[in-house]
Amino acid sequence: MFPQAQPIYPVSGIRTIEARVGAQAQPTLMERAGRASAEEAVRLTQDRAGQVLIACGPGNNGGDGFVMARRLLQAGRPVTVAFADDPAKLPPDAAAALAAWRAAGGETVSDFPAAPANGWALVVDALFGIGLRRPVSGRYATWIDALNAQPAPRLAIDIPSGLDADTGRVLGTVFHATATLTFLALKPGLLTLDGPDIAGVVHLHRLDIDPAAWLAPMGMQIQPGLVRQLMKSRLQNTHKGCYGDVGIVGGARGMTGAALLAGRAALKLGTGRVLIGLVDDAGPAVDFNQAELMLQRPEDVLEQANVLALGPGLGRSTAAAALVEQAARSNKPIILDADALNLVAASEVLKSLIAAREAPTLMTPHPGEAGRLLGTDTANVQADRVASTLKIAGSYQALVVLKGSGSVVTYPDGRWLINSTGHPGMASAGMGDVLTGLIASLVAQGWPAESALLAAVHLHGAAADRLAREGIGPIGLTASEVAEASRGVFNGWIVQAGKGR
Ligand SMILES: NC(=O)C1=CN([C@@H]2O[C@H](COP(=O)(O)OP(=O)(O)OC[C@H]3O[C@@H](n4cnc5c(N)ncnc54)[C@H](O)[C@@H]3O)[C@@H](O)[C@H]2O)[C@@H](O)CC1
Ligand SMILES: [K+]
Repeated sequence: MFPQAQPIYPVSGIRTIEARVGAQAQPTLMERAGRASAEEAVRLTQDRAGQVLIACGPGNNGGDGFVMARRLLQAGRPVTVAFADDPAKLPPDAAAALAAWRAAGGETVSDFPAAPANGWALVVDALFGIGLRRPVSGRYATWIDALNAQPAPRLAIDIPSGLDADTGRVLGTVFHATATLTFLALKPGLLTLDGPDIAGVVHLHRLDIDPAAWLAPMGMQIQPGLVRQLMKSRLQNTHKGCYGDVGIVGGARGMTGAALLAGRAALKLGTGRVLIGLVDDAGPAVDFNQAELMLQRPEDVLEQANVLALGPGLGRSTAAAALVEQAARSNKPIILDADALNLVAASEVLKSLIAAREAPTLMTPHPGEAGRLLGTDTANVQADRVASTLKIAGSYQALVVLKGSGSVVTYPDGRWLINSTGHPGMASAGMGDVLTGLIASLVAQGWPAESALLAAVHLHGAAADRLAREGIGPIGLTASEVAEASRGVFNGWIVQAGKGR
Protein backbone atom coordinates (compact mmCIF):
# COMPACT_ATOMS: atom_id res chain seq x y z
CA MET A 1 0.00 0.00 0.00
CA PHE A 2 2.95 2.30 0.65
CA PRO A 3 6.17 1.24 -1.03
CA GLN A 4 9.23 1.26 1.25
CA ALA A 5 7.17 0.53 4.35
CA GLN A 6 7.76 -2.54 6.49
CA PRO A 7 4.76 -4.90 6.33
CA ILE A 8 3.05 -6.06 9.52
CA TYR A 9 0.94 -9.22 9.68
CA PRO A 10 -1.25 -10.48 12.50
CA VAL A 11 -1.01 -14.21 13.30
CA SER A 12 -3.63 -15.11 10.67
CA GLY A 13 -1.44 -13.52 8.00
CA ILE A 14 1.75 -15.22 9.20
CA ARG A 15 -0.08 -18.56 9.16
CA THR A 16 -1.26 -17.91 5.58
CA ILE A 17 2.27 -17.09 4.45
CA GLU A 18 3.66 -20.20 6.17
CA ALA A 19 1.02 -22.33 4.49
CA ARG A 20 1.70 -20.82 1.07
CA VAL A 21 5.48 -21.07 1.33
CA GLY A 22 4.76 -24.66 2.19
CA ALA A 23 6.50 -27.58 3.76
CA GLN A 24 8.59 -28.03 0.63
CA ALA A 25 10.74 -24.97 1.42
CA GLN A 26 14.33 -26.10 1.76
CA PRO A 27 15.91 -25.59 4.16
CA THR A 28 12.72 -25.69 6.24
CA LEU A 29 11.51 -22.44 7.78
CA MET A 30 12.28 -23.83 11.21
CA GLU A 31 15.85 -24.63 10.16
CA ARG A 32 16.21 -21.07 8.89
CA ALA A 33 14.67 -19.62 12.06
CA GLY A 34 16.94 -21.70 14.31
CA ARG A 35 20.02 -20.75 12.31
CA ALA A 36 19.12 -17.06 12.47
CA SER A 37 18.55 -17.38 16.22
CA ALA A 38 21.98 -18.97 16.70
CA GLU A 39 23.59 -16.16 14.70
CA GLU A 40 21.79 -13.61 16.85
CA ALA A 41 22.96 -15.39 20.01
CA VAL A 42 26.57 -15.27 18.78
CA ARG A 43 26.22 -11.52 18.16
CA LEU A 44 24.71 -10.94 21.60
CA THR A 45 27.41 -12.92 23.39
CA GLN A 46 30.44 -11.54 21.59
CA ASP A 47 31.91 -10.17 24.83
CA ARG A 48 30.41 -12.74 27.17
CA ALA A 49 31.91 -16.15 27.70
CA GLY A 50 29.88 -18.98 29.16
CA GLN A 51 26.83 -21.06 28.44
CA VAL A 52 23.66 -20.17 26.62
CA LEU A 53 20.43 -21.33 28.26
CA ILE A 54 17.58 -22.10 25.86
CA ALA A 55 14.15 -22.81 27.36
CA CYS A 56 12.03 -24.72 24.82
CA GLY A 57 8.25 -25.03 24.83
CA PRO A 58 5.75 -27.59 23.50
CA GLY A 59 5.29 -26.18 19.97
CA ASN A 60 7.27 -25.00 16.98
CA ASN A 61 8.73 -22.09 18.93
CA GLY A 62 10.45 -24.78 20.99
CA GLY A 63 11.50 -26.37 17.68
CA ASP A 64 13.30 -23.16 16.75
CA GLY A 65 15.09 -23.44 20.10
CA PHE A 66 16.27 -27.01 19.37
CA VAL A 67 17.65 -26.00 15.97
CA MET A 68 19.31 -22.98 17.56
CA ALA A 69 20.91 -25.19 20.20
CA ARG A 70 22.31 -27.59 17.57
CA ARG A 71 23.73 -24.72 15.53
CA LEU A 72 25.39 -23.17 18.58
CA LEU A 73 26.84 -26.52 19.65
CA GLN A 74 28.23 -27.06 16.15
CA ALA A 75 29.80 -23.61 16.39
CA GLY A 76 31.53 -24.68 19.59
CA ARG A 77 29.30 -22.79 22.04
CA PRO A 78 28.22 -24.58 25.21
CA VAL A 79 24.42 -24.77 25.47
CA THR A 80 21.92 -25.97 28.06
CA VAL A 81 18.47 -26.84 26.75
CA ALA A 82 15.57 -26.96 29.18
CA PHE A 83 12.52 -28.84 27.91
CA ALA A 84 9.89 -30.28 30.22
CA ASP A 85 7.09 -31.39 27.89
CA ASP A 86 6.29 -34.72 26.31
CA PRO A 87 8.45 -35.18 23.18
CA ALA A 88 5.72 -37.37 21.66
CA LYS A 89 3.35 -34.39 21.65
CA LEU A 90 5.66 -32.07 19.73
CA PRO A 91 4.50 -31.03 16.24
CA PRO A 92 6.44 -32.88 13.48
CA ASP A 93 9.03 -30.17 12.65
CA ALA A 94 9.80 -29.58 16.33
CA ALA A 95 10.05 -33.34 17.00
CA ALA A 96 12.53 -33.62 14.12
CA ALA A 97 14.50 -30.70 15.52
CA LEU A 98 14.67 -32.33 18.95
CA ALA A 99 15.82 -35.59 17.38
CA ALA A 100 18.52 -33.75 15.41
CA TRP A 101 19.65 -32.00 18.60
CA ARG A 102 19.98 -35.36 20.35
CA ALA A 103 21.71 -36.91 17.33
CA ALA A 104 24.26 -34.09 17.48
CA GLY A 105 25.07 -35.14 21.07
CA GLY A 106 22.79 -32.63 22.79
CA GLU A 107 20.80 -33.29 25.93
CA THR A 108 17.80 -31.69 27.57
CA VAL A 109 17.04 -31.05 31.23
CA SER A 110 13.48 -31.08 32.47
CA ASP A 111 13.94 -28.95 35.59
CA PHE A 112 14.92 -25.32 35.37
CA PRO A 113 18.72 -25.51 35.65
CA ALA A 114 20.82 -23.71 38.23
CA ALA A 115 23.04 -21.06 36.66
CA PRO A 116 26.73 -21.89 36.19
CA ALA A 117 29.12 -20.20 38.64
CA ASN A 118 29.85 -17.36 36.21
CA GLY A 119 26.17 -17.01 35.20
CA TRP A 120 24.57 -17.57 31.79
CA ALA A 121 26.04 -15.73 28.83
CA LEU A 122 22.51 -15.42 27.40
CA VAL A 123 19.06 -16.77 28.24
CA VAL A 124 16.72 -17.60 25.40
CA ASP A 125 12.95 -17.83 25.47
CA ALA A 126 11.77 -20.44 22.96
CA LEU A 127 8.72 -21.35 25.04
CA PHE A 128 5.79 -19.84 23.11
CA GLY A 129 5.58 -17.93 19.86
CA ILE A 130 2.56 -16.95 17.84
CA GLY A 131 0.73 -20.07 19.02
CA LEU A 132 0.16 -18.70 22.53
CA ARG A 133 -3.52 -19.18 23.24
CA ARG A 134 -4.14 -18.39 26.88
CA PRO A 135 -2.44 -16.72 29.84
CA VAL A 136 0.80 -18.41 30.83
CA SER A 137 0.53 -20.09 34.22
CA GLY A 138 1.93 -23.02 36.20
CA ARG A 139 5.35 -24.41 35.33
CA TYR A 140 5.89 -22.17 32.32
CA ALA A 141 5.10 -19.07 34.39
CA THR A 142 7.67 -20.23 36.96
CA TRP A 143 10.23 -20.76 34.21
CA ILE A 144 9.56 -17.33 32.74
CA ASP A 145 10.00 -15.73 36.17
CA ALA A 146 13.27 -17.63 36.55
CA LEU A 147 14.50 -16.54 33.08
CA ASN A 148 13.62 -12.92 33.90
CA ALA A 149 15.62 -13.14 37.12
CA GLN A 150 18.92 -14.06 35.40
CA PRO A 151 21.52 -11.28 35.25
CA ALA A 152 22.13 -11.93 31.53
CA PRO A 153 20.87 -10.57 28.21
CA ARG A 154 17.47 -12.10 27.37
CA LEU A 155 16.60 -13.07 23.80
CA ALA A 156 13.02 -13.88 22.79
CA ILE A 157 12.52 -16.13 19.77
CA ASP A 158 9.82 -14.76 17.44
CA ILE A 159 7.86 -13.04 20.23
CA PRO A 160 8.31 -12.91 24.01
CA SER A 161 6.34 -15.70 25.67
CA GLY A 162 3.23 -14.27 27.28
CA LEU A 163 2.86 -11.41 24.80
CA ASP A 164 -0.13 -11.62 22.47
CA ALA A 165 1.25 -11.31 18.93
CA ASP A 166 -1.87 -9.59 17.58
CA THR A 167 -2.55 -7.03 20.29
CA GLY A 168 0.53 -6.49 22.46
CA ARG A 169 -1.42 -7.57 25.53
CA VAL A 170 0.36 -9.48 28.27
CA LEU A 171 -1.28 -12.88 28.83
CA GLY A 172 -0.34 -13.96 32.36
CA THR A 173 3.39 -14.05 33.03
CA VAL A 174 5.58 -12.54 30.32
CA PHE A 175 9.24 -12.87 29.33
CA HIS A 176 10.95 -9.47 29.50
CA ALA A 177 13.28 -9.51 26.53
CA THR A 178 16.29 -7.32 25.97
CA ALA A 179 16.04 -8.33 22.31
CA THR A 180 13.49 -10.15 20.19
CA LEU A 181 14.31 -11.88 16.93
CA THR A 182 11.07 -12.13 15.01
CA PHE A 183 10.56 -14.14 11.82
CA LEU A 184 9.03 -13.50 8.40
CA ALA A 185 7.44 -10.14 9.28
CA LEU A 186 6.65 -7.76 12.12
CA LYS A 187 3.60 -8.55 14.23
CA PRO A 188 1.34 -5.83 15.70
CA GLY A 189 1.86 -7.10 19.24
CA LEU A 190 5.56 -6.22 19.11
CA LEU A 191 4.80 -2.62 18.18
CA THR A 192 1.84 -1.43 20.18
CA LEU A 193 0.44 -1.38 23.76
CA ASP A 194 2.86 -3.36 26.00
CA GLY A 195 4.90 -4.80 23.11
CA PRO A 196 7.51 -2.02 22.99
CA ASP A 197 8.10 -2.33 26.77
CA ILE A 198 8.34 -6.12 26.70
CA ALA A 199 10.13 -6.98 23.45
CA GLY A 200 13.31 -4.91 23.82
CA VAL A 201 15.13 -4.25 20.58
CA VAL A 202 13.21 -5.97 17.80
CA HIS A 203 15.19 -7.53 14.96
CA LEU A 204 13.37 -8.94 11.98
CA HIS A 205 14.69 -11.94 10.05
CA ARG A 206 12.65 -12.67 6.96
CA LEU A 207 14.00 -16.23 6.59
CA ASP A 208 14.86 -15.35 2.97
CA ILE A 209 11.16 -14.94 2.19
CA ASP A 210 9.52 -11.78 0.86
CA PRO A 211 6.23 -11.96 2.78
CA ALA A 212 4.52 -9.41 0.54
CA ALA A 213 5.09 -11.72 -2.44
CA TRP A 214 2.96 -14.35 -0.71
CA LEU A 215 0.29 -12.20 0.91
CA ALA A 216 -0.52 -8.52 0.43
CA PRO A 217 0.64 -6.66 3.55
CA MET A 218 -2.14 -6.41 6.10
CA GLY A 219 -0.59 -3.45 7.92
CA MET A 220 2.50 -1.28 7.65
CA GLN A 221 5.01 0.24 10.00
CA ILE A 222 5.49 4.02 9.75
CA GLN A 223 9.24 4.35 9.40
CA PRO A 224 11.62 7.13 8.32
CA GLY A 225 11.94 5.70 4.79
CA LEU A 226 8.20 5.85 4.25
CA VAL A 227 7.88 9.42 5.48
CA ARG A 228 10.93 10.66 3.59
CA GLN A 229 9.43 9.62 0.29
CA LEU A 230 6.47 11.90 0.95
CA MET A 231 8.59 15.04 1.28
CA LYS A 232 8.13 17.78 -1.28
CA SER A 233 10.24 20.75 -2.26
CA ARG A 234 8.87 24.29 -2.34
CA LEU A 235 9.07 26.41 -5.44
CA GLN A 236 10.86 29.74 -5.17
CA ASN A 237 7.99 31.56 -6.79
CA THR A 238 5.38 31.05 -4.07
CA HIS A 239 3.68 33.10 -1.39
CA LYS A 240 1.84 32.47 1.88
CA GLY A 241 -1.40 31.80 0.06
CA CYS A 242 0.19 28.64 -1.34
CA TYR A 243 0.64 27.11 2.12
CA GLY A 244 -2.88 27.26 3.43
CA ASP A 245 -4.89 28.82 6.22
CA VAL A 246 -5.26 26.62 9.27
CA GLY A 247 -8.09 27.47 11.64
CA ILE A 248 -7.84 26.21 15.21
CA VAL A 249 -11.02 26.35 17.24
CA GLY A 250 -10.80 25.68 20.96
CA GLY A 251 -9.48 27.42 24.04
CA ALA A 252 -12.43 27.64 26.43
CA ARG A 253 -11.79 29.45 29.73
CA GLY A 254 -8.76 27.99 31.48
CA MET A 255 -7.69 26.09 28.36
CA THR A 256 -6.49 28.88 26.06
CA GLY A 257 -3.02 27.37 25.99
CA ALA A 258 -4.23 24.23 24.21
CA ALA A 259 -5.45 26.19 21.18
CA LEU A 260 -2.31 28.35 21.16
CA LEU A 261 -0.07 25.28 21.29
CA ALA A 262 -1.87 23.73 18.32
CA GLY A 263 -1.58 27.04 16.47
CA ARG A 264 2.13 27.39 17.18
CA ALA A 265 2.79 23.84 15.99
CA ALA A 266 0.89 24.55 12.76
CA LEU A 267 2.89 27.73 12.27
CA LYS A 268 6.26 26.09 12.89
CA LEU A 269 5.54 23.43 10.31
CA GLY A 270 5.15 25.98 7.57
CA THR A 271 1.46 26.90 7.36
CA GLY A 272 0.83 30.10 5.38
CA ARG A 273 -1.46 31.64 8.01
CA VAL A 274 -2.78 30.31 11.30
CA LEU A 275 -6.07 31.63 12.65
CA ILE A 276 -7.19 30.87 16.18
CA GLY A 277 -10.78 31.09 17.34
CA LEU A 278 -10.92 31.05 21.13
CA VAL A 279 -14.25 29.97 22.55
CA ASP A 280 -13.55 32.05 25.66
CA ASP A 281 -14.86 35.58 24.95
CA ALA A 282 -12.54 36.92 27.61
CA GLY A 283 -9.51 35.22 26.08
CA PRO A 284 -6.48 37.20 24.88
CA ALA A 285 -6.61 39.11 21.60
CA VAL A 286 -3.01 38.40 20.79
CA ASP A 287 -0.42 35.75 21.66
CA PHE A 288 2.53 37.94 22.64
CA ASN A 289 4.89 34.95 22.49
CA GLN A 290 3.79 34.12 18.97
CA ALA A 291 2.49 37.30 17.43
CA GLU A 292 2.07 35.64 14.01
CA LEU A 293 -1.04 33.84 15.25
CA MET A 294 -4.25 35.63 14.24
CA LEU A 295 -6.78 35.52 17.05
CA GLN A 296 -10.33 35.98 15.78
CA ARG A 297 -13.91 35.02 16.58
CA PRO A 298 -14.37 31.25 16.19
CA GLU A 299 -17.23 31.72 13.68
CA ASP A 300 -14.96 33.87 11.51
CA VAL A 301 -12.15 31.33 11.73
CA LEU A 302 -14.49 28.58 10.51
CA GLU A 303 -15.46 30.84 7.64
CA GLN A 304 -11.97 31.97 6.59
CA ALA A 305 -9.61 29.04 7.13
CA ASN A 306 -9.43 26.27 4.56
CA VAL A 307 -8.51 23.51 7.02
CA LEU A 308 -10.23 23.37 10.40
CA ALA A 309 -8.93 21.79 13.59
CA LEU A 310 -11.42 21.65 16.45
CA GLY A 311 -10.87 20.42 19.94
CA PRO A 312 -7.81 21.75 21.75
CA GLY A 313 -9.24 23.12 24.99
CA LEU A 314 -12.69 23.35 23.35
CA GLY A 315 -14.80 22.23 26.29
CA ARG A 316 -18.27 20.74 25.89
CA SER A 317 -20.51 23.81 25.99
CA THR A 318 -23.52 24.26 23.71
CA ALA A 319 -21.56 26.93 21.86
CA ALA A 320 -18.69 24.49 21.33
CA ALA A 321 -21.08 21.85 19.97
CA ALA A 322 -22.55 24.41 17.55
CA LEU A 323 -19.05 25.19 16.24
CA VAL A 324 -18.31 21.50 15.71
CA GLU A 325 -21.60 21.18 13.84
CA GLN A 326 -20.80 24.18 11.65
CA ALA A 327 -17.40 22.68 10.79
CA ALA A 328 -18.91 19.26 10.12
CA ARG A 329 -21.35 20.84 7.68
CA SER A 330 -18.55 22.57 5.79
CA ASN A 331 -16.85 21.05 2.77
CA LYS A 332 -13.40 21.64 4.28
CA PRO A 333 -11.03 19.05 5.71
CA ILE A 334 -11.51 18.91 9.49
CA ILE A 335 -9.37 17.53 12.27
CA LEU A 336 -11.30 16.57 15.39
CA ASP A 337 -9.45 16.25 18.67
CA ALA A 338 -10.16 16.16 22.40
CA ASP A 339 -13.57 17.61 23.34
CA ALA A 340 -14.61 17.84 19.68
CA LEU A 341 -14.46 14.03 19.73
CA ASN A 342 -16.35 13.87 23.01
CA LEU A 343 -19.06 16.12 21.58
CA VAL A 344 -19.34 13.93 18.49
CA ALA A 345 -19.52 10.79 20.63
CA ALA A 346 -22.41 12.33 22.59
CA SER A 347 -24.53 13.47 19.63
CA GLU A 348 -26.34 11.33 17.09
CA VAL A 349 -26.75 14.39 14.84
CA LEU A 350 -23.00 15.03 14.81
CA LYS A 351 -22.27 11.33 14.30
CA SER A 352 -24.35 11.13 11.15
CA LEU A 353 -23.11 14.49 9.86
CA ILE A 354 -19.51 13.32 10.24
CA ALA A 355 -20.07 9.92 8.65
CA ALA A 356 -21.73 11.56 5.61
CA ARG A 357 -19.03 14.16 4.95
CA GLU A 358 -17.31 14.27 1.59
CA ALA A 359 -14.26 16.30 2.60
CA PRO A 360 -11.77 14.40 4.77
CA THR A 361 -12.42 14.02 8.50
CA LEU A 362 -9.39 13.22 10.63
CA MET A 363 -9.73 12.11 14.24
CA THR A 364 -7.03 11.94 16.90
CA PRO A 365 -8.48 10.11 19.91
CA HIS A 366 -6.56 8.83 22.89
CA PRO A 367 -7.90 5.49 24.17
CA GLY A 368 -10.48 7.15 26.47
CA GLU A 369 -11.91 9.27 23.65
CA ALA A 370 -11.81 6.25 21.35
CA GLY A 371 -13.88 4.36 23.90
CA ARG A 372 -16.52 7.10 23.90
CA LEU A 373 -16.58 7.17 20.08
CA LEU A 374 -17.21 3.42 20.08
CA GLY A 375 -19.61 3.41 23.02
CA THR A 376 -17.27 1.22 25.05
CA ASP A 377 -14.55 1.66 27.66
CA THR A 378 -10.82 2.30 27.51
CA ALA A 379 -9.92 -1.28 28.44
CA ASN A 380 -11.92 -2.61 25.50
CA VAL A 381 -10.18 -0.22 23.12
CA GLN A 382 -6.75 -1.19 24.42
CA ALA A 383 -7.54 -4.91 24.24
CA ASP A 384 -7.13 -4.62 20.46
CA ARG A 385 -5.88 -1.22 19.39
CA VAL A 386 -5.75 -1.97 15.68
CA ALA A 387 -9.27 -3.41 15.58
CA SER A 388 -10.66 -0.52 17.66
CA THR A 389 -9.09 2.11 15.42
CA LEU A 390 -10.38 0.37 12.30
CA LYS A 391 -13.84 0.33 13.83
CA ILE A 392 -13.79 4.10 14.40
CA ALA A 393 -12.50 4.72 10.88
CA GLY A 394 -15.29 2.56 9.46
CA SER A 395 -18.15 3.98 11.54
CA TYR A 396 -17.18 7.63 11.08
CA GLN A 397 -15.68 7.30 7.59
CA ALA A 398 -12.66 9.09 9.02
CA LEU A 399 -8.89 8.87 9.04
CA VAL A 400 -8.01 8.03 12.61
CA VAL A 401 -4.94 7.95 14.81
CA LEU A 402 -5.31 6.15 18.12
CA LYS A 403 -2.63 7.72 20.29
CA GLY A 404 -0.57 5.90 22.91
CA SER A 405 2.23 3.33 22.89
CA GLY A 406 2.54 2.42 19.21
CA SER A 407 0.08 4.93 17.71
CA VAL A 408 -2.23 3.24 15.21
CA VAL A 409 -3.25 5.06 12.03
CA THR A 410 -6.21 3.76 10.06
CA TYR A 411 -8.16 4.78 6.99
CA PRO A 412 -11.82 4.14 6.17
CA ASP A 413 -10.83 1.63 3.46
CA GLY A 414 -9.36 -0.67 6.11
CA ARG A 415 -5.64 0.07 5.71
CA TRP A 416 -3.71 0.46 8.96
CA LEU A 417 -0.24 1.45 10.10
CA ILE A 418 1.65 1.49 13.40
CA ASN A 419 4.06 4.29 14.20
CA SER A 420 7.61 3.62 15.33
CA THR A 421 8.59 6.90 17.00
CA GLY A 422 7.89 8.51 20.37
CA HIS A 423 8.50 7.72 24.03
CA PRO A 424 6.76 7.92 27.41
CA GLY A 425 8.05 11.46 28.03
CA MET A 426 5.27 12.48 25.64
CA ALA A 427 2.66 11.59 28.23
CA SER A 428 2.14 15.20 29.25
CA ALA A 429 -0.47 17.91 28.74
CA GLY A 430 -0.46 19.69 25.40
CA MET A 431 1.24 16.95 23.34
CA GLY A 432 -2.02 16.07 21.62
CA ASP A 433 -2.67 19.74 20.79
CA VAL A 434 0.72 19.92 19.07
CA LEU A 435 -0.06 16.80 17.04
CA THR A 436 -3.35 18.33 15.92
CA GLY A 437 -1.53 21.46 14.76
CA LEU A 438 1.04 19.41 12.83
CA ILE A 439 -1.63 17.38 11.04
CA ALA A 440 -3.64 20.49 10.16
CA SER A 441 -0.55 22.20 8.81
CA LEU A 442 0.32 19.43 6.35
CA VAL A 443 -3.28 19.14 5.16
CA ALA A 444 -3.38 22.94 4.66
CA GLN A 445 -0.17 22.75 2.64
CA GLY A 446 -1.88 20.44 0.22
CA TRP A 447 -0.77 17.04 1.45
CA PRO A 448 -3.32 14.28 0.86
CA ALA A 449 -5.02 13.67 4.20
CA GLU A 450 -3.73 10.10 4.51
CA SER A 451 -0.07 11.07 4.05
CA ALA A 452 -0.49 14.15 6.25
CA LEU A 453 -1.79 12.04 9.11
CA LEU A 454 0.93 9.40 9.04
CA ALA A 455 3.73 11.91 8.49
CA ALA A 456 2.57 14.19 11.32
CA VAL A 457 2.24 11.25 13.72
CA HIS A 458 5.76 10.10 12.84
CA LEU A 459 7.17 13.61 13.03
CA HIS A 460 5.62 14.27 16.45
CA GLY A 461 7.35 11.19 17.89
CA ALA A 462 10.60 11.76 15.99
CA ALA A 463 10.87 15.31 17.36
CA ALA A 464 10.38 14.02 20.90
CA ASP A 465 12.95 11.27 20.26
CA ARG A 466 15.50 13.80 19.05
CA LEU A 467 14.96 15.95 22.14
CA ALA A 468 15.37 12.91 24.40
CA ARG A 469 18.67 12.09 22.72
CA GLU A 470 19.79 15.63 23.55
CA GLY A 471 18.78 15.21 27.20
CA ILE A 472 15.64 17.33 26.82
CA GLY A 473 13.39 14.54 28.02
CA PRO A 474 12.16 11.96 28.17
CA ILE A 475 11.32 13.22 31.67
CA GLY A 476 10.01 16.75 31.75
CA LEU A 477 9.66 17.18 28.00
CA THR A 478 7.09 19.87 27.18
CA ALA A 479 4.71 20.11 24.25
CA SER A 480 6.10 23.52 23.25
CA GLU A 481 9.54 21.97 22.88
CA VAL A 482 8.14 19.25 20.63
CA ALA A 483 6.44 21.86 18.42
CA GLU A 484 9.73 23.70 18.13
CA ALA A 485 11.78 20.56 17.43
CA SER A 486 9.31 19.31 14.81
CA ARG A 487 10.40 22.16 12.59
CA GLY A 488 14.05 21.08 12.69
CA VAL A 489 13.29 17.41 12.16
CA PHE A 490 10.98 18.16 9.24
CA ASN A 491 13.48 20.44 7.51
CA GLY A 492 16.10 17.72 7.99
CA TRP A 493 13.84 15.19 6.29
CA ILE A 494 13.34 17.52 3.34
CA VAL A 495 17.11 17.81 2.93
CA GLN A 496 17.61 14.03 3.33
CA ALA A 497 14.98 13.43 0.66
CA GLY A 498 16.93 15.69 -1.69
CA LYS A 499 14.05 18.17 -1.75
CA GLY A 500 15.78 21.06 0.03
CA ARG A 501 16.55 24.38 -1.57
N1 LIG B 1 5.01 -23.07 11.42
C1 LIG B 1 6.08 -22.67 10.74
O1 LIG B 1 6.19 -22.92 9.56
C2 LIG B 1 7.15 -21.89 11.43
C3 LIG B 1 7.02 -21.63 12.79
N2 LIG B 1 8.00 -21.04 13.44
C4 LIG B 1 7.95 -20.96 14.88
O2 LIG B 1 6.80 -21.60 15.37
C5 LIG B 1 6.08 -20.72 16.21
C6 LIG B 1 4.63 -21.07 16.16
O3 LIG B 1 4.55 -22.43 16.52
P1 LIG B 1 3.24 -23.10 17.08
O4 LIG B 1 2.11 -22.78 16.22
O5 LIG B 1 3.56 -24.54 17.28
O6 LIG B 1 2.99 -22.36 18.44
P2 LIG B 1 3.90 -22.13 19.71
O7 LIG B 1 5.17 -22.87 19.66
O8 LIG B 1 3.93 -20.68 19.92
O9 LIG B 1 3.03 -22.74 20.89
C7 LIG B 1 2.03 -23.67 20.66
C8 LIG B 1 2.01 -24.73 21.75
O10 LIG B 1 1.88 -24.14 23.01
C9 LIG B 1 0.68 -24.57 23.65
N3 LIG B 1 0.19 -23.42 24.38
C10 LIG B 1 -0.32 -22.27 23.89
N4 LIG B 1 -0.56 -21.39 24.88
C11 LIG B 1 -0.16 -22.00 26.03
C12 LIG B 1 -0.13 -21.60 27.39
N5 LIG B 1 -0.55 -20.41 27.77
N6 LIG B 1 0.33 -22.48 28.31
C13 LIG B 1 0.75 -23.70 27.96
N7 LIG B 1 0.75 -24.14 26.68
C14 LIG B 1 0.30 -23.30 25.73
C15 LIG B 1 -0.19 -25.06 22.54
O11 LIG B 1 -1.11 -26.01 23.00
C16 LIG B 1 0.85 -25.65 21.59
O12 LIG B 1 1.25 -26.92 22.05
C17 LIG B 1 6.41 -19.35 15.72
O13 LIG B 1 6.20 -18.37 16.70
C18 LIG B 1 7.87 -19.53 15.36
O14 LIG B 1 8.68 -19.40 16.49
C19 LIG B 1 9.29 -20.82 12.83
O15 LIG B 1 9.99 -22.01 12.96
C20 LIG B 1 9.16 -20.45 11.38
C21 LIG B 1 8.32 -21.44 10.64
K1 LIG C 1 9.27 -16.99 22.45
